[in-house]
Amino acid sequence: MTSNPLAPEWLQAPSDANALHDGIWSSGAARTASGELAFAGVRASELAERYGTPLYVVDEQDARARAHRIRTAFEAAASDVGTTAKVYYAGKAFLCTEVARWMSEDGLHLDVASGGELAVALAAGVDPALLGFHGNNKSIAEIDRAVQAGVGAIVIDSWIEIERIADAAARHGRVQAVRLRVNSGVHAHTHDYLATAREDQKFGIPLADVPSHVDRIRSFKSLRLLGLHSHIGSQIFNPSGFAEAAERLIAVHAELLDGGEIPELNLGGGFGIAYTVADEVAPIEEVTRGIAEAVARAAGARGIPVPVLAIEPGRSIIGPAGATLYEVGTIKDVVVALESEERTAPGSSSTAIRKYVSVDGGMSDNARPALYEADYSARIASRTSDADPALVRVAGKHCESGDLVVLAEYLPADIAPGDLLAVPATGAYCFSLSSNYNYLTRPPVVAVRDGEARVIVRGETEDDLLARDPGVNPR
Ligand SMILES: Cc1ncc(COP(=O)(O)O)c(C=O)c1O
Ligand SMILES: N[C@@H](CCCC[NH3+])C(=O)O
Repeated sequence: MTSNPLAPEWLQAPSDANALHDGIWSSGAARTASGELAFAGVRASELAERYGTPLYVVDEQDARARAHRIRTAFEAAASDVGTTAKVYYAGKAFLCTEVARWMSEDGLHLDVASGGELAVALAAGVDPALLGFHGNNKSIAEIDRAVQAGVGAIVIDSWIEIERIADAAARHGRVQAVRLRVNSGVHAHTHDYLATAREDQKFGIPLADVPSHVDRIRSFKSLRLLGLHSHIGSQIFNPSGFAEAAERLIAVHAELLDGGEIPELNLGGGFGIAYTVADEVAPIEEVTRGIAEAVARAAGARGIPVPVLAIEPGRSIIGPAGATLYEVGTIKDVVVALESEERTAPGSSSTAIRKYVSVDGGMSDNARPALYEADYSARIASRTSDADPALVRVAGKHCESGDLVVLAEYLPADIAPGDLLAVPATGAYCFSLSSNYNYLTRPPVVAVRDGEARVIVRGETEDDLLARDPGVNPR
């Protein structure tokens, strides 16, 4: 079987288009004896029958194990450089009370980025002292709620916010611990929209302006500076950016120590995961060790103590634990004219076929391909097949030509309407970026564990959508 010239370079026609590649699927995903895909022992067909499709499936043990692994790895790395560590789970990746509890039970802190995420964390019973509160435009009401709840750290992202938080803390008779988000200027190797430390973007305070902001923070009795914060971006594979950010932040941190203590340094999240065979992920132990050692080196060079270290991973904990199940609806072979450089050999065909496989969800349950041209992979979940692999593009059902779920994948050529299709690594930034575009209802999220499935976020119904329309529901 030769590769289709429309396939991206990294995607070769596989010898077995049913195989589950290591590292892309959750640890509990496996084919049953009959060839069907099962998640933590729950068959795809059973999940689809009970809950419908599309369906988000989260492997609980996998998510818990990743949280545990990152926390223990970072703690060990910190201990080896003579300090301690805090790991915040970044709730923006995917949050509900159940997931908040999984993280808390393993001893992780939790990072929230809006009043809504804060409400979920508090409803889950997470100790407010373990919460970090982010956002470049927190409302005064959100700040007030966070301070009143006793949130452990608020991350300041602008000059204006300093006084707002100080006032809220004074009103509630508290001393609020704060971090200052710094734009380190480190250009992370990732999609432009996922890089958060380039100069021309909205997050953080430029390095040169950090001293004036810290002076201002220190001028308020109701604020306590916990430390500097940096988050260079998301889905990053090259760890050198974290080390560079650590070096730049420690340089400022060291200067600021003259004016008072700064106990911590938070280097954010952003660790990349594998969505396709092209993504090579370094073991998290290596990445966290690299971060701790970079901080220790920079601190050592300046003769200052290594601060308490914090990180905020989201995707690397929950992303690989999730998958989305869809049902295939329609299929279309589209003849595509090839550019001359796409032709494989002189005299070869000037066209190629791309099979469009449309499923019953799309950009409303996974906006990432439309937002970032993010690559995903897929497998037929309801069966295996011996048919030759064919290049497919998995499309959604929305009124947008950019509504794509998987840009390119080889699947058995006999893929047919009614097949269940599973897309792995959808645990992060899929549910949390979901929408009701075209008035599709948001799918439920089910957690699977030890052969059992249970709903951890209810799916929406059309009644939920209509309930918001005063023409239908005047109240
Ligand atoms: C401030 C901050 N911390 C943590 C994260 C989590 O990033 P990731 O899910 O890539 O680990 C993000 C998202 O990019 C973020 O903006
Ligand atoms: N939403 C982005 C990452 C999060 C950015 C948050 N700072 C993604 O899906 O990859």
